[in-house]
Amino acid sequence: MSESYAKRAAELDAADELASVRARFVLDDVVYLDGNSLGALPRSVPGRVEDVVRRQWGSLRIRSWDESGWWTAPERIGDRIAPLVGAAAGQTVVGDSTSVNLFKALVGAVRLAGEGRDEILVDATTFPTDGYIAASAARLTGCTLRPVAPDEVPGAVGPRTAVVLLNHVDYRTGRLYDLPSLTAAVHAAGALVVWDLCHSAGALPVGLDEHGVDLAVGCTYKYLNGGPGSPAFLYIRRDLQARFDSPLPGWNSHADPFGMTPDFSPAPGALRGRVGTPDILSMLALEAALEVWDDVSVSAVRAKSLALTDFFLECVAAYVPQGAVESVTPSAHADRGSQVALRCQGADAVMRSLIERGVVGDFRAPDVLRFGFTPLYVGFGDVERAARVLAEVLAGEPAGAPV
Ligand SMILES: Cc1ncc(COP(=O)(O)O)c(C=O)c1O
Ligand SMILES: Nc1c(O)cccc1C(=O)C[C@H](N)C(=O)O
Repeated sequence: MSESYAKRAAELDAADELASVRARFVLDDVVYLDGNSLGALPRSVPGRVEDVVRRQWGSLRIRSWDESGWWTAPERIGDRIAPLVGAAAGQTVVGDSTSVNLFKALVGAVRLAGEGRDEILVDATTFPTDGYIAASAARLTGCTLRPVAPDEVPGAVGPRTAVVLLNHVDYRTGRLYDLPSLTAAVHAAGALVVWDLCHSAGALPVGLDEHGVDLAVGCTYKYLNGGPGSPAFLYIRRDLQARFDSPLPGWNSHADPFGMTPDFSPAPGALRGRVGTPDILSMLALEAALEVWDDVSVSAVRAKSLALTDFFLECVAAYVPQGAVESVTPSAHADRGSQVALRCQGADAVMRSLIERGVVGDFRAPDVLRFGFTPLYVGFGDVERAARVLAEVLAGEPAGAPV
């Protein structure tokens, strides 16, 4: 049976228009299905980091703030990410962690919402950091915090709601939420929406401008392959920028940073989303990593992502005995991100065995095996092998035995 799926995989790989992009990454024989946690290393990064450290820092030193474009890196790299999330230039800045940007966006949104709106709605199934930050933002702004399942947001959002914080793709199940309709529902109630794009940026079309999203944040170390701890991005819709009042106004958010004045006067545009000195080494590693996208469209990535996850589900259904795993990822394309999450007994130990056999996904408590598919470097042969090794592990077969 596995021969026919292996043959299909080879045909799909041969027809894959993104197949050559894999060579832009440093990879080995491992099937790497954890790019939804930490993207693989693009080949363009080590040489760039070497240049930034040795020449820009080592030789040019302080001159690099101007001559090497260090000072303007947050907005320049923000503009490089912007088209990947459907944003025109001038609305995205890079810097700080996702958590810090969530704080800026949420408190900024409450301030934008104004008088009489004293409630924050937060995705009840959210990635934990979003929930913690939302709770703190609520305490600081005197708002009440109400956790709501994303599907229930249209019925829950009301005249007191200031802002709704939603995850575009659920980190555990891989469920994709309908950003256009949820954004419209929040706007119909006169509230603002903040989207967390950690699991969608670089994996699927987002359409921030098209759908009138107010604010968005996302990390760059997953599908954007920026490296461990690479800085996050913050999107502030153009027409909100003049009124965006950051809760973290640092000297880098100031209209005249080198004026060194005691009074704060915010920089124009999205620049006011900056805070302090940018983390240049990480930021310029990210800039090099983004070169991978120079001739790659997000729509091609999305088409391949759906084909990969479809094929994985098909191979799992064929190889794994019925009932041994249960997919918690929606089967409808419209509801699926770029990962497949399978529930199974002893998932933690199963994942450890998979990793020992060269198939790297991750485990999320209490019982989920997570497999992330990064179309830039994952192929259909990888998918078939991952499903075959999963079946071996679940059958308790020794490593290397045929299915
Ligand atoms: C949805 C989501 N939000 C936020 C984060 C993390 O935020 P930070 O970059 O601050 O660690 C993650 C992953 O770590 C995530 O999956
Ligand atoms: N950011 C991470 C880290 O610093 C260490 C380990 C994992 C991560 C992650 O990104 C986890 C990830 N957001 C998740 O979806 O579970």
